Amino acid sequence: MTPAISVAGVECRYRGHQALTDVTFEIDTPSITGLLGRNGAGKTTLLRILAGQEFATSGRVHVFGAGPLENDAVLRRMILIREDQIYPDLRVRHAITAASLLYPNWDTDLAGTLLDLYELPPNRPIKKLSRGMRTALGIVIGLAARAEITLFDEPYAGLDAVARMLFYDQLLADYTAHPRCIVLSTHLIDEADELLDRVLVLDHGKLVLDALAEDLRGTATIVTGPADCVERFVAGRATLSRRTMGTQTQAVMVGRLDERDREVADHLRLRLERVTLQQLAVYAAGHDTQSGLTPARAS
Ligand SMILES: Nc1ncnc2c1ncn2[C@@H]1O[C@H](COP(=O)(O)OP(=O)(O)OP(=O)(O)O)[C@@H](O)[C@H]1O
Repeated sequence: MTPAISVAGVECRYRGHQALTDVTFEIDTPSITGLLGRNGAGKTTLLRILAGQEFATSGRVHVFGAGPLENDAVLRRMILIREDQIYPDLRVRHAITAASLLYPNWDTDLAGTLLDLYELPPNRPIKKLSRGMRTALGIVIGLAARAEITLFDEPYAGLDAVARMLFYDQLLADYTAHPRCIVLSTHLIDEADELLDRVLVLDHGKLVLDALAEDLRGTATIVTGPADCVERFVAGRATLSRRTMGTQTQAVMVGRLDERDREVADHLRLRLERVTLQQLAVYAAGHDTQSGLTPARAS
């Protein structure tokens, strides 16, 4: 089957600055993929290239088996919602009508429900919306378009915690009813953790982690306790970091724990805590070569 997104050896250079280097991955529908990475890692650049809004300097980008650049047949099947989305001088309802004409899977009922949920006044000019309301309008359009490939580039600007939770709930509910290929670039990894099937981490333009979220959860553990006991426990295993505070040491250890490990930890009076996806992404960005953390590519 042709993958929804196929990226091979993609590079993007801006006047001497290398924004993406040899990025290769594929995404099959349906899935919710988290695109993670620090500021300037290349997330927006990659999403813009996928959406046909930016040229790759080299490499191959296929969306539904074809190049997205100026390809209407492909572009109608995908939507990119950006944090800094710019709208023409329109009222809310005009933007909704324009989007409904553009996207073949548009769900008018969902758009209406979301407009009510986010309390967006249909007659208000978009330029008079608050920052959070403008963001919410992007979310309404991004979800109601129900595009086969839906790309959200940090769609959170100005959204309060309640509105963000609403977004996660609506995204998951609509995805469950209408599975499709969703890519969500985010810094708020822990908030989105439960949503994600797949994780891509960019660091300085390189893809340093490409894995199924399920495989990552539980693959690293924070071990805390007396320094000598921690050292005994982690001996011979890969560790990502170690910190000592007084008599206590905290080590981040890679690898799954079995029942026997837990008994030993208990015996040594060590505290074991799961490393969150957010922490793993940070470690992956800083330790891509030496940690042994970078798992095989998800397929
Ligand atoms: N049009 C451009 N001209 C020159 N450099 C650019 C351009 N667009 C992006 N860059 C550079 O490419 C790099 C990647 O930028 P990009 O916006 O893709 O990062 P990002 O991961 O989305 O960052 P953030 O999380 O801060 O939004 C940055 O160093 C940025 O300054």
